[in-house]
Amino acid sequence: MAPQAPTTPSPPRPMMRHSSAFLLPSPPPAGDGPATDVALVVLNQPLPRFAPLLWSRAAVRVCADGGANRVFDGMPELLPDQDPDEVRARYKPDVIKGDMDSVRPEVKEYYSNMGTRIVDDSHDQDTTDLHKCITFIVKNSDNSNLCILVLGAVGGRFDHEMGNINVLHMFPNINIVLLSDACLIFLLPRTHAHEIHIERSIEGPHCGLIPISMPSTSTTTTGLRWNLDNTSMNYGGLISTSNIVEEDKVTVTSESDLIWTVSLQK
Ligand SMILES: Nc1ncnc2c1ncn2[C@@H]1O[C@H](COP(=O)(O)OP(=O)(O)OP(=O)(O)O)[C@@H](O)[C@H]1O
Ligand SMILES: Cc1ncc(C[n+]2csc(CCO)c2C)c(N)n1
Repeated sequence: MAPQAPTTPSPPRPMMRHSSAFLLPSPPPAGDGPATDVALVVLNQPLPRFAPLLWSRAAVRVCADGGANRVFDGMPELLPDQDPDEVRARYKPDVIKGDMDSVRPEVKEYYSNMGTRIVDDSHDQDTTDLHKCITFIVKNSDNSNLCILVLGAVGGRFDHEMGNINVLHMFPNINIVLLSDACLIFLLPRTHAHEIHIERSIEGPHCGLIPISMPSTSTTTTGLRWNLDNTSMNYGGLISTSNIVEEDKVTVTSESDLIWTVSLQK
């Protein structure tokens, strides 16, 4: 048999660390690293129960079109012991942006009178309101330590859900986390090795690793019940759903971009 050409080992990839500590009732004190700038995007879906907590942690709050109705109606519902008018006045979005076909006129006027910036993008019918909001946040940030949390991204219409996941692939270098009451979702770009710190008091045990954008010829993991060892994944073959987190730290390296999802506890 002819000798095989030696395969060139792929260069070591830089490590990207992920943590969901932003969901902890009192997050651990910031370490030595630079502080994270949290931006919140509220979509047109029922507000997750932790919306008030994340609102208080965000430096900028943007409503995607009808997301403003959800803040207007939903924050008082999530805080039933407080006066609804006071709650509404306290949770004022910085920006409402989108094609403005879903925000109710009285909601737009209420926030506009309070100083919220209203950005009408109705001329653009080719990008989703979430895409428009992420573009806005990215343009107005230095992006060095930006984390964008998106509320209400799954649990609704499947076309919207796929559009929301597509936005992760459009901004692979921006840390964007899609959230619902049931799970969180983020992209693991193939350019990095990934270390995912599991906050076991709030997340897991169910998780998934999904090659949505293209098949993955090789993925390797640690910390899961069913780890992958240079395993290929594709639709029509194996994708990793209903997996279980076994350790406080999960590591993933892959030849393709993957979606990571983990359940959130009720
Ligand atoms: N049912 C849903 N499931 C998941 N995400 C949603 C859903 N509805 C809206 N969104 C998200 O919220 C954003 C704003 O929603 P909104 O209803 O204002 O959008 P829209 O463009 O008017 O939608 P439509 O396709 O119904 O015209 C959307 O861009 C999408 O990201
Ligand atoms: C091929 C194609 N499919 C769907 C749309 C419609 N669309 C996509 S994003 C958007 C804005 C939603 O606020 C709308 C209407 C399009 N333009 N092109």
